[in-house]
Amino acid sequence: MALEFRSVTKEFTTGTGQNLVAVNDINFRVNEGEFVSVVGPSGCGKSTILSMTAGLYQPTQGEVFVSDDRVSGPNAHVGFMLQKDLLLPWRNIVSNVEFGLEARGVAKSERRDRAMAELKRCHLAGFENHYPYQLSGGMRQRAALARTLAIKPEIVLLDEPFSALDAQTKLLLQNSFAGTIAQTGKTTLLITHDLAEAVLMSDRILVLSERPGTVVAEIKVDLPHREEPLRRRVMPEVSDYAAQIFKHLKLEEKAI
Ligand SMILES: Nc1ncnc2c1ncn2[C@@H]1O[C@H](COP(=O)(O)OP(=O)(O)OP(=O)(O)O)[C@@H](O)[C@H]1O
Repeated sequence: MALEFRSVTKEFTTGTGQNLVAVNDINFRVNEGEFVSVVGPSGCGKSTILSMTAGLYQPTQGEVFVSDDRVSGPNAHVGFMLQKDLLLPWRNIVSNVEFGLEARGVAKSERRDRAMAELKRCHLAGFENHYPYQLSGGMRQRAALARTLAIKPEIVLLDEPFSALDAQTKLLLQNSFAGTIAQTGKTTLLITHDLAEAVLMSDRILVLSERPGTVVAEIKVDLPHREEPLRRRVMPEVSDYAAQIFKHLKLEEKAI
């Protein structure tokens, strides 16, 4: 077992001093090497779930376990990647990838070797001396993935990494990320608003309710080629899975 949420509730105190329950009684497990997506309405607590996995927030009730250890603060098990790449503009790509390793005190020569290996895996060999502004949006996200993988996390957390990209770049990048993640065998949790993306990339999908978010459905995606979403994309079952999620989100009821 790589990740487990046991009866997790998270309450925030808002600016006006009121309590806001972001997620309520969340229970799920993610197995080692599994790719799980989390979908749900805006504000239902998806990012809060990632933040609690990374140890940035503590649950108000319940417990989070990563690799059988209870999460009590930021830890080295988890690598986090956001919608915005957050590459440092004054550093070239290879030293951006090395950044997390510097913070962990990895020796200089090993840092460089690990960064170069991850850049190669993310199809960025030859771009190590470029600066972020010289790369396309998709390439920057691949560099950010390389940086996340360089710290050798046991779990990779992806918070809408494709949502700011145009449709074609998105498809290509989903394919590239899926291939890289399959190659590394990393356990992955992806947050997305894109139902098709969840079906194309995942082994399993957790559907959350409106806030306070709780798991209303777990859908196992029984399709081959998780490592190559472009191949899954043409399978007729994809739209059936998307329709199933759509139903759990009760989107028809909200349509006006
Ligand atoms: N640090 C915080 N303090 C107070 N409230 C917060 C804090 N972080 C999140 N919230 C609130 O908790 C709820 C869940 O937020 P969260 O960002 O996890 O949702 P989300 O599902 O990721 O949203 P979206 O899909 O819009 O990105 C929201 O109502 C948000 O305003």
